[in-house]
Amino acid sequence: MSSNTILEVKDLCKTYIINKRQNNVLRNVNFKVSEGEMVAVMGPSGSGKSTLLYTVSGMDKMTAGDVKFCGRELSKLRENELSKMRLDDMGFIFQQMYMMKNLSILDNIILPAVKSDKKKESRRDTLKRGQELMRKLGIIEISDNDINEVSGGQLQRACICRSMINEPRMIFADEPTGALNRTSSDEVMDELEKLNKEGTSIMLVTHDAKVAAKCSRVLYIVDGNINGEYNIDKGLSLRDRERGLNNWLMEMGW
Ligand SMILES: Nc1ncnc2c1ncn2[C@@H]1O[C@H](COP(=O)(O)OP(=O)(O)OP(=O)(O)O)[C@@H](O)[C@H]1O
Repeated sequence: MSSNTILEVKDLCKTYIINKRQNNVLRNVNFKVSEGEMVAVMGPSGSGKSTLLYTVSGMDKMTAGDVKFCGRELSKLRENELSKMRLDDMGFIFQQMYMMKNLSILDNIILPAVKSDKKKESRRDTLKRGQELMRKLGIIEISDNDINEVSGGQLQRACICRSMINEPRMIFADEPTGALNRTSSDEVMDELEKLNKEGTSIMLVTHDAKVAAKCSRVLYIVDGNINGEYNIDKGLSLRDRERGLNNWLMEMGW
């Protein structure tokens, strides 16, 4: 494994069995993500994008294959080691936002830090870091709100703050802009791009070519296999990146 590979996936398979019927959702998936990359996963509905994200991030068990994150093979980790890795080194932005209803937005954001012993700090310092992140994402005014007292875009930005609180090496995001209008979507992507520029690796699932055009590479998955990948030339204008990506997606049968 080269020194700058953060995620290495080899022959990954995931099979669900429902009513004794096998559904081979991921079939021998192979790819690598280098440290500092921002990779989009695209493909038709039901092709296995979310399953891929869940499996490589250790949220869901693989059926076969190897997944190495930061040089450690997930299948060899004990449950508590895997939980610690997820808490300390990975950030998650998932569609079902898993925010706690009885906590304020700020308390939700700092929850992963409260659970982790990565940073030895006082609750006051944790709160301060949470507030700094909220300020950075432009949502400090909703610190004390309940999760049902904010807009979709604000909630999504709160999720980004929460995914960042333990300063993870990589963020996994499932349709981070899926429920947002174009303006909020652009704002959320701006924030993810900023985090990526600061060094956080990102892997996100999206149906939106405008979102994917802001990444460095796109993996295209069909029927549980990666059918192709497209490197995005960051030297081009966003418009030209989108145009190039759309042409490629059409070739892939998008
Ligand atoms: N927990 C589960 N149990 C059983 N089958 C599942 C489970 N999760 C996903 N599947 C099946 O796996 C297949 C791939 O689903 P997945 O959600 O990964 O696709 P997707 O590409 O993310 O789709 P979409 O773009 O519609 O979100 C589908 O056939 C789905 O029914």
